[in-house]
Amino acid sequence: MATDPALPQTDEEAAAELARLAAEIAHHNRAYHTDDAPEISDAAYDALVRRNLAIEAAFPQLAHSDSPSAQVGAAPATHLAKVAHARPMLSLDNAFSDEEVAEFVQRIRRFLSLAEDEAVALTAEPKIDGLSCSLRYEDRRLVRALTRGDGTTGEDVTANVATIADIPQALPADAPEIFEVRGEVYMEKQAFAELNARLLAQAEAAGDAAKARRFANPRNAAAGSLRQKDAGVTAQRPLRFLAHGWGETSDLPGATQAEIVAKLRAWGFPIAEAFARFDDAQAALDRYRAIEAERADLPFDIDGVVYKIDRLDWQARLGFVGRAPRWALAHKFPAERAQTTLNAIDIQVGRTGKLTPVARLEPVTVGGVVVTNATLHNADEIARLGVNPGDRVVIQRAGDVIPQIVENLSRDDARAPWRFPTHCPECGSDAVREEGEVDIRCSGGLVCPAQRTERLKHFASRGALDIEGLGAQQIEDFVTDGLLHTPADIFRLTQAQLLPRKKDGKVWAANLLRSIEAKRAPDPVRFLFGLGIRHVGSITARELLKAFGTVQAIAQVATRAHDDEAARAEIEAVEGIGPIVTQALIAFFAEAHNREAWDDLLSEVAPEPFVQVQRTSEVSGKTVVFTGTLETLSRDEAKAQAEALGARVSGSVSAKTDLLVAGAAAGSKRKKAEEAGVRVVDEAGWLAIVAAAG
Ligand SMILES: NC(=O)c1ccc[n+]([C@@H]2O[C@H](COP(=O)([O-])OP(=O)(O)OC[C@H]3O[C@@H](n4cnc5c(N)ncnc54)[C@H](O)[C@@H]3O)[C@@H](O)[C@H]2O)c1
Ligand SMILES: [Zn+2]
Repeated sequence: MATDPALPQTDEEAAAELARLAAEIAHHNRAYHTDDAPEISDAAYDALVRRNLAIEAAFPQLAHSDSPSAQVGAAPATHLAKVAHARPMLSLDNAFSDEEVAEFVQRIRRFLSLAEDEAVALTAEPKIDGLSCSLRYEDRRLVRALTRGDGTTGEDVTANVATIADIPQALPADAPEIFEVRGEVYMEKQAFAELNARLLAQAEAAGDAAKARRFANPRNAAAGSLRQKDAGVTAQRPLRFLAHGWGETSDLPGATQAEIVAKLRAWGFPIAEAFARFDDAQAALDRYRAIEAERADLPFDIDGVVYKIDRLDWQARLGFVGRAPRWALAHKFPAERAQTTLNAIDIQVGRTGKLTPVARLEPVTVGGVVVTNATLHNADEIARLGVNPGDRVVIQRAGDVIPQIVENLSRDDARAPWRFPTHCPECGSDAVREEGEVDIRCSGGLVCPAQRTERLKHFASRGALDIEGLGAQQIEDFVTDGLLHTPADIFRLTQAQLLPRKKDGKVWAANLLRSIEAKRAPDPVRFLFGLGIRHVGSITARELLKAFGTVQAIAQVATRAHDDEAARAEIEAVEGIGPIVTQALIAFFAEAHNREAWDDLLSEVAPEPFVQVQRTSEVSGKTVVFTGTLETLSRDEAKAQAEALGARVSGSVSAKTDLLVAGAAAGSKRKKAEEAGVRVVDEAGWLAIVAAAG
């Protein structure tokens, strides 16, 4: 955990921060309690509250009576009737460690001046993540149900509560005349997931999926469902109830917490199964660990364990301080960690072919958010944790980071380790791990659906085939609509496929097909680079072509190199190429899926043989202009010759022109060149320059 920032130094600083915190906490209280729509995680909220407490402890003179640390919940919502509580409904003090629990018991011992050998019995039970509700029975009939509200005034939810089957409408004859039962209204995790799915489906049916109201977690779903103006809506929400206490009573049918809870159970109220009474704090802490371990498997969310002093006469003497009773304590689970079951390990294939293992978890709420997946990063991480599906794991969620597995509680090194798949789950190609790398990658670059879009974009891009009009968005659309799977498909696009895609798309389709046709005999360097073979950039592609001449020759030698040391050595001998590039080439051509796509592609296109451009000539690096009619050369051929000699070819004469090649009937350009003092040669002169090049 990050260490807290330093406390303010001066009264002014402290007062300013307290004011800021009060406003911020009030805002989040409203969002959470009144609107059932929290904007930050519980952990982030709790951090604000703790910061407020720490500053108040350091500057006690600044603590106001209306400080957030003295308040419960938030003001009741306006759409429900407000009713005062007969007894205030309070919150609970929190503990986050065993030491804090021990301090709690010590404080009680001191307060009650207990002898050292006097035992302090405690009850322990899960702290259900719902909303508290007070049920008032008069003459053993349910007459009113109130939410906690701000602790003093609650919201009347009597009609809503009548729809909850867990809540008895009447008490048996042995119940006192007046009795307020207090407990949590909650929603089970499964029901919460179904409710959210239903709300989304309804919004979709109404054509407004974007505005679908969905709840952040089961607690908010329960609160939002109970606090409905129309109880008919509440009736459709599967709410449950667990009793854990009481408010005003005309009589108390027992002398301990455990006795009254037993009565509540006998009267028909659901009580948490894990509820129990313990003779000392150590035994209660053991129960805390047991409850924590089964947390993810409970049908409902809990965020801690509540301890209460069992003896009611002691509870009465201890009373209340601030917003919470002195005789009870909420021992919270670490806010950002939880235990759950690893159901499966799935492999996701990234857009560049990286295989990432993802942990599928039994859903568990951590810091107010339901977590169902965690990242496992890579094969090393799986080995480090020694995880297998079925294991109990501890997950951690910090801020907006993807949840992680931090510990494997079922670790057993005698077991066979989980085996990373040897093939890509998307396309079945070999999954390979390069030497010295942690990542495992799909080698089916040309065929893998996960990589398809990126590969095709790369193939058509500026630095590769440079197909005009076939941009990133175009490719995305074509892939989505199933027109493109592999690069060869680009050359099979038809007018019939393209025309319906655009209104008045005739010109567009014709232009696109023309620019595709223009690349049927691509430059071999661009072509090889465009295949997206790992580690084969355009410089490497050029070196390979310089050495082997054609892309077909490269494919042949790489294929042979799979089990021929001599062929491997031949590749490694190429300038600038080491074992990593060699291995990548071999893996690419060894993958049968790629071979198929390669053969298919070469049935559509015929890359040119490599032409060595770096011959030295007197025109290398110079700018050449051709004009007039050449007798023995086409203009294109002359241009290619110049480029092969490393010259730039320009269309017009300027101060930068070094040489003008003037054919028959040369006109104004020749004149201009002569005036500018540019060297001028005729066709024969040009051929002599070409012949002289080394
Ligand atoms: N994310 C946000 O913006 C935001 C804002 C406000 C509050 N919160 C969250 O709400 C909680 C604070 O609210 P709070 O003041 O109600 O405190 P609390 O919910 O932590 O504890 C008090 C409540 O626990 C309930 N409870 C559950 N099981 C119980 C049991 N077995 N025995 C007794 N009581 C039991 C009672 O209803 C009681 O009122 C924190 O978890 C906080 O993170 C979050
Ligand atoms: Zn794949």
